[in-house]
Amino acid sequence: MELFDEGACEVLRWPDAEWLYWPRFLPAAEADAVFAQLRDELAWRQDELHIGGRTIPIPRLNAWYADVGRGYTYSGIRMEPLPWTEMLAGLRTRVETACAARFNSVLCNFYRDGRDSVAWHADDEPELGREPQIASLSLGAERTFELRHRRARELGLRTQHLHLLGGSLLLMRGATQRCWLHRLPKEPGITRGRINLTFRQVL
Ligand SMILES: O=C(O)CCC(=O)C(=O)O
Ligand SMILES: [Fe+2]
Repeated sequence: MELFDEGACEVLRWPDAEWLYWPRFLPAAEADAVFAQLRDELAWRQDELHIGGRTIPIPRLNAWYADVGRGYTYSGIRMEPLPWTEMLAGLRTRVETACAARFNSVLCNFYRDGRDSVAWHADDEPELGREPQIASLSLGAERTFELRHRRARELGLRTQHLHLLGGSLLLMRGATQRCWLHRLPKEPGITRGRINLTFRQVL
């Protein structure tokens, strides 16, 4: 018996990458309700970067939930995980089923409006393993997600733009984290918030 229908999946293949995208992983009404509940109940914190004696708040809020004993260091910030909420645990199960993968942690990002962002990076920390699968569930405002091959110029590859809908799921796998960078650029016209959950398996 199907407990839920996670909708159709598109497979996007590029050199050194495989991305699976479910535009309607959560039905629209459910995605809005999940957004509101996570916004209100997660333990959002404002992390800071320390660069050359200066303290800079990062342009988004974060929260980190994981199985017991799964600490994580992210851009030099040590995150001690919180125990799964009921809603996050339920979403994890559904994401695991769709992706046929296991995840023991989730990094939550809250972009309050289009002025919040995440800079070019790869999720390539050694504790994620050589070819991590990262499942990214988006809620709230639609935002543009960009991916750029590290050797884009040499390979003649353009930056790829994905328009991540509220309620969508994107799975990045294969060599993606080793060979590509990704970011969420600022989009100053956007006034709605967006929450993104990145499910990961910390080894
Ligand atoms: O918000 C997003 O879609 C991307 C977040 C991200 O790249 C990350 O948390 O590592
Ligand atoms: Fe990332």
